[in-house]
Amino acid sequence: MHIIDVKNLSKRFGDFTAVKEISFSVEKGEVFGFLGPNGAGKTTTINMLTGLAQPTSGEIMIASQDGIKDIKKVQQIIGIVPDESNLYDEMSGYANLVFCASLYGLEKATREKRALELLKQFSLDNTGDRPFKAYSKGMKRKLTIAAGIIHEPEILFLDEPTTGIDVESARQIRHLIKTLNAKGTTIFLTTHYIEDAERLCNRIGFIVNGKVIKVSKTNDLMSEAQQENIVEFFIEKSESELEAALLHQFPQVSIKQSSPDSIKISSVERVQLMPFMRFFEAQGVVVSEARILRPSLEEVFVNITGIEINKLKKEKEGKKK
Ligand SMILES: Nc1ncnc2c1ncn2[C@@H]1O[C@H](COP(=O)(O)OP(=O)(O)OP(=O)(O)O)[C@@H](O)[C@H]1O
Repeated sequence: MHIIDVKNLSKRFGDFTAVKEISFSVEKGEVFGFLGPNGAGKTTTINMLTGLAQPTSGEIMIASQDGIKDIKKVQQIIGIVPDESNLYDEMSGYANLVFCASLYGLEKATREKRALELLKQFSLDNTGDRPFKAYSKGMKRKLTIAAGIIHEPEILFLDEPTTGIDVESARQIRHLIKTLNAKGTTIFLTTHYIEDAERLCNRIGFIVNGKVIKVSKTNDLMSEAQQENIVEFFIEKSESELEAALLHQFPQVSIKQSSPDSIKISSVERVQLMPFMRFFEAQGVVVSEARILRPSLEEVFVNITGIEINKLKKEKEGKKK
């Protein structure tokens, strides 16, 4: 069942069209990732879906309600976590949460109970009385997520949830996203970290230059990336005679890469390890490790967008500083 349906959605800023007639849907209960390079239109799309920006044209349906005309009703069932926090610097973590809860009309006792629960869940219970401005980047991001779910939304929108924070906070946030999703919250997140998309998302939409160019299940993308089967054997010493003998015995494989102590082979068919182990044994070569290499979603991303992911990360991290 679709919980979000977007049809021909566009956003123009003056002469510039940031989002161009995009269409996609999000299934109830899934984690949907929106991936794309800088300036692709991810934030603009999230802003339109959450009522922070008015679409120029197109349709949005959220939980069977009109996401443009009835956005106020829709906002009661969605949570928003922007990439730059929208919380108050001078207020404490606890006071920020209680304040957000009041915006959603929660009763005083419920607000206070919920704020304390969330501080505990996000491991911020010892720092709840500190002003927000005294929080580290990771703590700020966690509190911003806590504020986004204070009213237990059906759908949570997260814009770059793990960008620019320390490794441990990013790990905790990924865990929180998984826990929330396991309890039934539909998650829509933007990221430029391919690892996050791979670990968290059931489906991924790719947006480039304001256009959604592909939407696929993460598993299907992974099998697409698996155009070849690669196995790496770590051996005592790789020599050209050994490689020639290997190619002679296994004409279906090619040598992808070799170094003094390893050989990486590639095959379009599935590779069985045992015949190779027997081959090396017969050659008197000890194999210390054999590793089947996983395909990388990064390769798919690069193929689809034509953009090197490392370049993206550098640009993004530079921008955040
Ligand atoms: N208020 C605005 N006025 C004019 N142009 C805008 C405005 N907001 C966004 N844009 C432009 O729209 C395009 C899409 O921006 P958007 O912030 O949605 O991209 P993004 O995919 O979220 O990028 P990033 O990963 O860098 O955050 C960019 O070219 C941006 O400069």
